[in-house]
Amino acid sequence: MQCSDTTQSHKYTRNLVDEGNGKFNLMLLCWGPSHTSTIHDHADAHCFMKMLAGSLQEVRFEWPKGEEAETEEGMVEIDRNVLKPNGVCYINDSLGLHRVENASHSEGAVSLHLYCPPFSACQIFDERTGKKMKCPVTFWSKFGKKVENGPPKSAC
Ligand SMILES: N[C@@H](CS(=O)O)C(=O)O
Ligand SMILES: [Fe+2]
Repeated sequence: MQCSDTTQSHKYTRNLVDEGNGKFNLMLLCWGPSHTSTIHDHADAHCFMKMLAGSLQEVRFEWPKGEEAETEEGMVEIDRNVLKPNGVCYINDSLGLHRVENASHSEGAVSLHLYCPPFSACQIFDERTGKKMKCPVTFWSKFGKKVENGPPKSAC
């Protein structure tokens, strides 16, 4: 498992819209067909999400048990929700972990995310083993301008 790969063609983009004077991050996530996030936490932040276009599936998981947290059984799924346009969703670390998927092979999707407080790294988890890794989260664009020279897309 690694934070990012070199092509990242399977990854959604994170586009920062507002920094809320340092109190929150508001961003648009753009998902291509079949794009999916890796199972991740939300760095002790509140995460509010609203679908603006297309449809996404959210799959929730329990935190892996124990300090080492490597299991032979793999991570335990606890819930599954389909988000349609205007649908909303909330998660924080006490509610578990999640992965978000664009199940469509032909349609893109756009979701609006509010994170409070803002965070610049989160943990990602291997579904088979529960092994976790801290990864930076990055932006494809900020305030309508593409971020140059940075990693092209997010890790999570
Ligand atoms: N929390 C993820 C998006 S999602 O899959 O919920 C992120 O900020 O990149
Ligand atoms: Fe998330």
